[in-house]
Amino acid sequence: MELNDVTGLILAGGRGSRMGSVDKGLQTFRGKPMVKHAIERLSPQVGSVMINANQNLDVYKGFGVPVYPDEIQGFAGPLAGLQTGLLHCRSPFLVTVPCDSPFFPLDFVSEMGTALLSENGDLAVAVTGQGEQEQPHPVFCLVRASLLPHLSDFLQSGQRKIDKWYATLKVVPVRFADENAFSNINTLDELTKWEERLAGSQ
Ligand SMILES: Nc1nc2c(ncn2[C@@H]2O[C@H](COP(=O)(O)OP(=O)(O)OP(=O)(O)O)[C@@H](O)[C@H]2O)c(=O)[nH]1
Repeated sequence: MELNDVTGLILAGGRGSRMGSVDKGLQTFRGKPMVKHAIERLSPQVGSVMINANQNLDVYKGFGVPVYPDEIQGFAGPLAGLQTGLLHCRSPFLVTVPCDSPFFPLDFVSEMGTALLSENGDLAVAVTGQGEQEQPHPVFCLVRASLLPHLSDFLQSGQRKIDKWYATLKVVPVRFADENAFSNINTLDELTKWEERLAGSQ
């Protein structure tokens, strides 16, 4: 899979209610907004990057990449963000990362792409852990852009659950060894803990 075959979508369209009054993607983590961490990690891995956000659009536009709000109003969940990304995607594949996970691997897209193509799947999803500890990370996915009509039909029927949509597809799980690679930061408390932990490890 070539770099230009993949568009990167940063999902920042949630309410972020657990983070409190500050928009989660705009919350400062280790000296810069969380969405900037995502842009910097994702940009070298894809042909172009865009942001999906539903609040503070002008602030998000200041990061220099296109910003698109959900087509479906009313915080319909991450699938609404994925649909928006697919509507604006001009490449055969779209990869998504959430705005609140600043540790995802620098070879994330290439690993996902290799697995998706070798298994000829519809969608690849990141997985960590083994056995009972196995954990999928559904908002870290690589999807064929041709799935847009299928997703729009699913949303049009009133369904919203990401797992239910995945159950209609040939999903390729892609295992990553680092258990923390897809850790996300939902609260100010978690943010402080990660900052302290990382400061202590340097
Ligand atoms: N476009 C879009 N993305 C969403 C929506 N809800 C959640 N997301 C995204 O999906 C990912 C996981 O979201 P969560 O952390 O579960 O939810 P959140 O709304 O961000 O935060 P909480 O309100 O604290 O649960 C994040 O990248 C969110 O930005 C939505 O309604 N629309």
